[in-house]
Amino acid sequence: MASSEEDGAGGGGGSLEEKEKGRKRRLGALATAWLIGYNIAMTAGWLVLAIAMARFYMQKGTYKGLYKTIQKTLKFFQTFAVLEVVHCAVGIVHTSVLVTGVQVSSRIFMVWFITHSIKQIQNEESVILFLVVWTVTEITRYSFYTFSLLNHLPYFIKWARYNFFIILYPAGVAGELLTIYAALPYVKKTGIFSLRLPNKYNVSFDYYYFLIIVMASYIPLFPQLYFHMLWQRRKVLHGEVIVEKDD
Ligand SMILES: CCCCCCCCCCCCC/C=C/C(=O)SCCNC(=O)CCNC(=O)[C@H](O)C(C)(C)COP(=O)(O)OP(=O)(O)OC[C@H]1O[C@@H](n2cnc3c(N)ncnc32)[C@H](O)[C@@H]1OP(=O)(O)O
Repeated sequence: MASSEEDGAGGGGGSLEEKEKGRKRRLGALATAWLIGYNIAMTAGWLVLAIAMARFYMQKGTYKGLYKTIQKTLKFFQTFAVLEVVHCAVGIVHTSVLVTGVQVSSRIFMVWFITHSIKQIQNEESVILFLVVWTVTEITRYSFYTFSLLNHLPYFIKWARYNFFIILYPAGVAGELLTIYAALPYVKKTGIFSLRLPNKYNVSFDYYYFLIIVMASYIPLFPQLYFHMLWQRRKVLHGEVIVEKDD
């Protein structure tokens, strides 16, 4: 998270070192303000999504048609999460670009290249599964960041952030994998996003096999994300490995 570099010497001295410290402090305050705004917006977005899903289900008594109703909000807020990779890359959030990149890109891929593009699968139970899981996860995660930045973090949010994922992560992955699996026959039938030979570029691409590779890539990648979160959990909830923190 962005720090405010509060250890600077006071006074209005004009040495280069002091000016640099002042610059860093201003940047820290600006980054913190941006992150608070970003996290509040994301918490609100996912809360809107949760309310829309609950209302739909209570009014219609079915999940069929739910995706169509909430898709715009989902696409907007999940795509906006690309900024998380930018936050890591520019260093205002001290976390791995790679871990965040894998997490965000797999979500964007699910939203745009699977659920949005292959309409026939939008009413699958697995879509509802990952939608519910993502929504609970993100409300907890973004409210955790917001309250942390405001230095008023209720313990139950901290607890939820570092415990819910134990069940939600595998459940979300199951929802995603089952959704891709359900898409396979349609991808094969329609040839969507595939490039067949002959063509003027002399290149062929088969989206069907690409999806199989994506599904297989969960096997090495998911355990790494899961263990990363278990590691974070030990650090935050049990105070372990704090000495390894950078700075
Ligand atoms: C082209 C196709 C590609 C396809 C690729 C396919 C392969 C995919 C395989 C894997 C698939 C995964 C699918 C995912 C499914 C789901 O999401 S299911 C739902 C359940 N999900 C979760 O529970 C997600 C949990 N995972 C995470 O939260 C991520 O790993 C994370 C988003 C990358 C977060 O990790 P990390 O940032 O390291 O953890 P934190 O402890 O929360 O934060 C560390 C520090 O960073 C600060 N920070 C981070 N973000 C912010 C922010 N927005 N604002 C402010 N601060 C932030 C945080 O406060 C910590 O700071 P310190 O306290 O100073 O340490």
